[in-house]
Amino acid sequence: MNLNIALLPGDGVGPEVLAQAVKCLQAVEETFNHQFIFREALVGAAAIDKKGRPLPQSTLKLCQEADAVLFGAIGDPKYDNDPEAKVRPEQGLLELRKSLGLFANIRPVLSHPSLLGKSPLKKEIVSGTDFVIFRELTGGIYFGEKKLNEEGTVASDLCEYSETEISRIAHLAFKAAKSRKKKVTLVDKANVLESSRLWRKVVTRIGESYPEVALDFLFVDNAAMQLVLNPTQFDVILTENMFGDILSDEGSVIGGSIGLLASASIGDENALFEPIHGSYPQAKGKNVANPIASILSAAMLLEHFGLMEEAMAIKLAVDKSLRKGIVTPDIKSKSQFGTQQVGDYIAHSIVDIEDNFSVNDENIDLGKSTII
Ligand SMILES: NC(=O)c1ccc[n+]([C@@H]2O[C@H](COP(=O)([O-])OP(=O)(O)OC[C@H]3O[C@@H](n4cnc5c(N)ncnc54)[C@H](O)[C@@H]3O)[C@@H](O)[C@H]2O)c1
Ligand SMILES: CC(C)[C@H](C(=O)O)[C@@H](O)C(=O)O
Ligand SMILES: [Mg+2]
Repeated sequence: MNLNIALLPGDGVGPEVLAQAVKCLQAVEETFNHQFIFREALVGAAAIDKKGRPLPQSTLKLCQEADAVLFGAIGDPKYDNDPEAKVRPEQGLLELRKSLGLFANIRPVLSHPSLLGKSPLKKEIVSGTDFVIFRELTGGIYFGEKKLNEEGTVASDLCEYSETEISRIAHLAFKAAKSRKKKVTLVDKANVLESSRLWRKVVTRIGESYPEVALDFLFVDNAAMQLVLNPTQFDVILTENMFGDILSDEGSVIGGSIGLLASASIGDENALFEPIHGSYPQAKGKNVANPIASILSAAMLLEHFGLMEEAMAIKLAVDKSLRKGIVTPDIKSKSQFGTQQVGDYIAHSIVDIEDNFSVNDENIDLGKSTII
């Protein structure tokens, strides 16, 4: 298959982790005889520094013309620590999501068998966790009207949702549940928020056309607790933009590190793949950031194009690195392996495909499908 992939390394550890994902895609290209063309562009603080804007027009154009986008991370402390900043790296990512129509952000959460002891949660609690968060990505409080009065003393952000915005992601969530454990949990705050009551109404109605899928509801405060008390109860969590952002970082604790969690952002015409973590500025240039979230995002990219065997080769190679302890310090504190060494090991394991498939003979659970 020929694929044009736009690469947006961004800031902090973004370029380092993205480089490992590219290595893995190149290993897939070589092993399975595909042709991937990579083109790179600026985004975030790096783009503000060079072009004065977090999403230059040339970057957006490259993404619109590509088959898919692979995103690193954005964000820089110089903006985080300046509430008066007129322009912010994060605007680049938000504008990109909106412009590409990426309304569904799919974030799988898995407790890997060889990492059970890594979570601060008890093994008995996290063992067998395999759920996926369907986070609405282009609506809600992130995109509602923002106001600050002239004195700078009162501010507001509007949380607005339309039926259309809710129903298009709800359909994706129900379809995913059909090929998984057949359960959708809508997380909202319908006891307080009008927008959440609309979510409940629309999702309940849509649920009726998926009779094989059970639908239940949780208030977000309770969901935050249930996630760490009893994560195996979940299959597909469907939720709005901000709740999904918060719950997915919380969910990463189950797996052992946020450096493991990948995501796919899907729209009707475009798709972008990115780790859920940020630019982790403290680690920039230190070769310590975990590249696995970025590498697994590349696997999700391949799945998106139906390259299931290729995606499986990446997942098996990741699995092998975890089992053999070829991991970054977030997984094993005294590890002598860095971002690049882990990336090299995984990429080499992909090429060494026979070896990978023998690992699979041991019946490792690599998670249920997130493909819709
Ligand atoms: N999608 C994105 O690009 C994205 C996501 C979240 C935050 N951000 C931005 O990133 C900057 C830093 O934000 P933050 O510190 O709140 O979140 P962060 O995700 O960058 O880091 C939080 C903590 O998670 C851990 N971590 C993150 N990535 C890791 C990795 N690859 N390997 C190992 N450990 C990792 C580290 O302990 C780190 O201190 C901010 O500017 C923020 O706006 C961007
Ligand atoms: C950087 C920020 C805009 C972004 C979000 O809140 O969506 C990030 O936290 C994420 O999870 O992708
Ligand atoms: Mg986030």
